[in-house]
Amino acid sequence: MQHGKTTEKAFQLNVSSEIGTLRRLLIHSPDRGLGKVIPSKAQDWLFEDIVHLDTMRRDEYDYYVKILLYFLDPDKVRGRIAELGPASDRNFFKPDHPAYFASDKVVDVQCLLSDILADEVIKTKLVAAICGIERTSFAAQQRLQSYDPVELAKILISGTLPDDAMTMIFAPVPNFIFTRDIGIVINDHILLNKPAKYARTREALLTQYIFFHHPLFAPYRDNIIEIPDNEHVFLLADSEVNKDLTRSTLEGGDVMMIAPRHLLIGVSERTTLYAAQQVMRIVFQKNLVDTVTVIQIPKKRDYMHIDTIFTQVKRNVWVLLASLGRTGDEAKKRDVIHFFAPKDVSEDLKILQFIKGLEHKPIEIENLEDLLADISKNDLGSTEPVQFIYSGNNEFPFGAREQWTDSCNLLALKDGVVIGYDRNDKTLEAFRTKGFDVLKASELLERFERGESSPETIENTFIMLPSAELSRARGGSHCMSLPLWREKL
Ligand SMILES: NC(=O)NCCC[C@H](N)C(=O)O
Repeated sequence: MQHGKTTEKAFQLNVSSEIGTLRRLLIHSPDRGLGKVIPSKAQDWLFEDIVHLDTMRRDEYDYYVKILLYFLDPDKVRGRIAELGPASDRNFFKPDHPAYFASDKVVDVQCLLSDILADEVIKTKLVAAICGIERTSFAAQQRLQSYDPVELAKILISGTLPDDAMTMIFAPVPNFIFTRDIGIVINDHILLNKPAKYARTREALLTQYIFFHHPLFAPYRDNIIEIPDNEHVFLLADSEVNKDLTRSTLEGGDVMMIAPRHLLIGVSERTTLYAAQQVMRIVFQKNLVDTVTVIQIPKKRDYMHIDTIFTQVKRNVWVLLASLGRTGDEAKKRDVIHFFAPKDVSEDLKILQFIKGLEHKPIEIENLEDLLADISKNDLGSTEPVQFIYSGNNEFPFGAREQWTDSCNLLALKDGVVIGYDRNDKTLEAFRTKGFDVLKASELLERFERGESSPETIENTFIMLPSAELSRARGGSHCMSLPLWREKL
């Protein structure tokens, strides 16, 4: 029997901002594959360290799930918070357990995967495709075919068999917890990812199968956007390939549906200029937006995607890394060495805005703050002054330190209510200074339980998620979410 089988009824798919009240999203709870990351492979697998899986789950990610459920599907958790604490058996949080919360608002990709694997044809095709990219033996492929859909979903994600030896049949995909990067909803369309890094290839394949085969997405099958590679590149020697201009790689952290008719695309370590151009062509052709703004950021591990350097908090409030903005790092500017040292041009951020029909006349925008202020005022109709909160309160060296641990990577649950990591003290201080309540996730859940606050009434709040283990994986709460439906602003 399948547990946590997601309802077969098709559901609404629509995202037209980063801050409209969140109604449905895709997540993936840390699976057993994360516990298999070893020091020598951590960097290849895009982790910064090995993680302690049980702590990551009980003390950190489970709080993320409880907060999401309280906001999106409260009947699942209201009145049960005390029994769902870190000391519980965690069955409520295990997608393959009969006691799983099985929400159709907070949806784990693992459940969707096990649903589609119940179809023998899909199962055979997907197992063969994965065994192809993972170069497994024919015998291993046959063996995989024999597992039931729920177990097979776990194996395909974690790479580990459920035998006594917990045999690894192929590498894990530990970054699958960062569902943001597998796809992005653009109004009622979904743009699929083309990962830049080999470690994330299997995620893209699993996602492709889920979106094309799961009945929930059946009404949107014609709305799935995939971007092709440039065919000429197949004929060029590697030495002749300028990857940025010819290769299509794109990860969801670089795409933000920032306003109903405005899409932001980052060009970064992970997303190429060529991919950005392809997406722009397609979204204009399909009339999904009127404006595409391309933001080129330094190709650096620290920044990875644009959502690691800024996210939106409220219609008129943004959090960002000052060293890539107009304000710059004040402390650094006062330092005499930095003042006279040659400028590092790679640190430059470039912004070009394209308007549908006038693509040949892009507008250059000088800095990030100008772009974000323009979005607040002109796209989102904010009448309040636009405010910027800087990583590390823009104090040297905390801006860079806290950006590294995702101070700028926040998920808005509604306009002005965000969830992010608890470890970025200076950034949190800056939030307090701007008038935000800064609360631990556990404390907020207790307040909800006591009826002192509610997801409907709460305003201007930063919800702190414990993050000692999660931050070693180098992604924050924005990365750990793929919004499928947000209310229109
Ligand atoms: N949108 C994001 O910035 N996602 C974070 C991805 C972290 C993951 N370890 C990676 O390097 O791909």
